[in-house]
Amino acid sequence: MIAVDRGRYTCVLDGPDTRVTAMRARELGRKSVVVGDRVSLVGDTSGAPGALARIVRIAERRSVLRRTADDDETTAEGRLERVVVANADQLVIVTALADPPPRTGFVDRCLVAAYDADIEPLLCLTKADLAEPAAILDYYAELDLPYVLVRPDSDLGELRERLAGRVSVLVGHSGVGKSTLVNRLVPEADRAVGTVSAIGRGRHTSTSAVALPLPPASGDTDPGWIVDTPGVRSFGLAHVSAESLLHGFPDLVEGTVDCPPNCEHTAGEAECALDAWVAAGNADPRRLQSYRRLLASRAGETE
Ligand SMILES: Nc1nc2c(ncn2[C@@H]2O[C@H](COP(=O)(O)OP(=O)(O)OP(=O)(O)O)[C@@H](O)[C@H]2O)c(=O)[nH]1
Ligand SMILES: [Zn+2]
Repeated sequence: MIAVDRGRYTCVLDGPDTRVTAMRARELGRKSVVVGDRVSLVGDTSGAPGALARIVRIAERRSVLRRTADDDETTAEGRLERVVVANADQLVIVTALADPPPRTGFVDRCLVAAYDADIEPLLCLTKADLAEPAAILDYYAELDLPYVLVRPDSDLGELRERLAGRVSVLVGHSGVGKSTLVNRLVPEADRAVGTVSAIGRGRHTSTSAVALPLPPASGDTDPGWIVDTPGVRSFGLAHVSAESLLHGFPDLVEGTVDCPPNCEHTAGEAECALDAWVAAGNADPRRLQSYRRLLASRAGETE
């Protein structure tokens, strides 16, 4: 399933590129169908105009990228855990090097979400014509975080290579150049660039994810798919346990071996070993700060 709009699901058949519109069959019960799901269809699967098939089964998911929708923390609804994309292989974190400047807090959140979903992260640094990547690369120096640089005139060969044969989810803040990048990768996608106003956003624009097939590459390598996520402006992590949160910070893991049992690693833990570990120069203090900020935001405190 590659897109959903008001209860109508667009599915692509295996083999020939046929697009079929479908609705949920009653037997699915309350199970939700999300972009990336592999589904079984019955009924009219011809793809002809007006034809409507039914989704009767969702295959077991290989990976599940989740977020807690924390756009409204005051209601139970707002803290609902939602599946963003099923069966993704890679999370492409799109960050501009300038205009707007990189927000490592956002990247750190994305990394936690990626490790939690067990999918690989890729840092995609846009606007490399405006600033150097040294500072942000230094911040992630301890992580084996793959990255690509993108500028308006750069050839996207390296990025396409990293996207080939897999399903990659693109996330990024407004203005980082994600739509520009999607349009360059998939010219026929025609995603709106820099036109969405702050007010119009959310209410009138589609906020659900959509999967786009990358254009055929030379040879018969599978070029892969990208999933654009216009509605994902943050990754609420309330559903991630404190232990899993640490997986987003592999550079800090070793520092916790000397912690007392059940240490929560928060700033309030007098005996947390992370402070000494960082003070001894084993990790970047900003990484510990970021980790603790995420711990605190999970606990419901504001960032
Ligand atoms: N200098 C420079 N500008 C860029 C680059 N990529 C995108 N831009 C500009 O940055 C602005 C924002 O680009 P968008 O593609 O709309 O950014 P977005 O991340 O999709 O943001 P929303 O549309 O708000 O979701 C536009 O004016 C682009 O022309 C780049 O590599 N270098
Ligand atoms: Zn600790």
